[in-house]
Amino acid sequence: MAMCSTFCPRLSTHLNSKSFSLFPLKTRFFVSIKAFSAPKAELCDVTVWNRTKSKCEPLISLGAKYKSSPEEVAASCDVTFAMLADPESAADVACGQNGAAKGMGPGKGYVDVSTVDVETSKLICEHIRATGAHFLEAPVSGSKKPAEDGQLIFLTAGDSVLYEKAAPLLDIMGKSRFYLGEVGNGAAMKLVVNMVMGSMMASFSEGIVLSEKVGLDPSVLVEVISQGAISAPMYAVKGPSMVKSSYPTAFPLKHQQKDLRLALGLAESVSQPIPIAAATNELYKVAKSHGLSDQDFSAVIEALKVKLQQ
Ligand SMILES: NC(=O)C1=CN([C@@H]2O[C@H](COP(=O)(O)OP(=O)(O)OC[C@H]3O[C@@H](n4cnc5c(N)ncnc54)[C@H](OP(=O)(O)O)[C@@H]3O)[C@@H](O)[C@H]2O)C=CC1
Ligand SMILES: O=CCCC(=O)O
Repeated sequence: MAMCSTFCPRLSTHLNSKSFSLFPLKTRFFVSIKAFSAPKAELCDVTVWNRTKSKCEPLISLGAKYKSSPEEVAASCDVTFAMLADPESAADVACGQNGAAKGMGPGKGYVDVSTVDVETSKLICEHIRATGAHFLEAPVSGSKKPAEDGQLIFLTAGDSVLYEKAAPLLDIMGKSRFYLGEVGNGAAMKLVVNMVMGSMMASFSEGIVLSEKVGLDPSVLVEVISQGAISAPMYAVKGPSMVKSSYPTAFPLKHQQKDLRLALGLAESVSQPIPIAAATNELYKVAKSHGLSDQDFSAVIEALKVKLQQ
């Protein structure tokens, strides 16, 4: 989804007091009811667009405006946030026909929070800057719940002017923000983080499956891990449902595999071996081939349960 927002200057104090909240994740933007029911919330001016318009309806019913193309939203907004599935869609929405770049110009800013590779981010940056506008890449760590709670971690890089301008908005959606310098550094940081995350999840999955195979209670394994040095919020949150073979989608498996693929490309670009990530990527590919793309990435455990052909 691409999300575009215009904020009139007098809104800034209300933004700072967090009377406005907006979360661009999971194919929809969550503009909290608190935001629109809060005093002076009418000062907010938010415009949205999504390829599948029906997903904008909840926001439109809360008062957001709708435009029928990325170009139109960018033309009518000061700052445009975009969150798209992958490099192809991020580039298309920014640079394609009726793309956001067509509506950009001096004084405007484009903040892309999609997880993409360095090259794609640089390409989008080039198109946006060519219009005289500013560009910031700002991929996020944190999934559906942190997004809803305004607890995302922004990994930004690009035009510092836009970083400063967007900071009050990032602070509403997130709990922290890093400014990493040149465009590409945010994308690279995000891919490294998600490479580690994907491998951790794969290893955790192996542990659950193996414990069960040798007659242990995997729920006890989850509890043991939660108390030790390798405890992680991700294991504590996902473990209990994984044991029950339930994978409610927060972060789609297809995107985890996409991020591993992009991390492998990043490593290739500097001749860095990442054998664990490479093996992990294969496991996610197997999971995808079993129709698990749209389930949560913790469903990768199912790839370990697949019986080999005799
Ligand atoms: N979910 C998560 O927990 C997190 C996701 N991310 C990253 O954020 C991005 C979005 O993730 P998420 O919301 O989960 O992904 P989804 O797959 O749920 O949503 C993808 C969005 O991209 C749009 N889209 C896909 N292809 C195109 C296209 N060709 N043209 C226009 N729009 C397109 C979809 O539109 P439509 O509705 O029409 O299909 C949808 O709005 C990804 O890069 C992901 O890696 C980062 C951190 C956490
Ligand atoms: O890219 C998705 C990240 C999910 C998370 O950080 O929990």
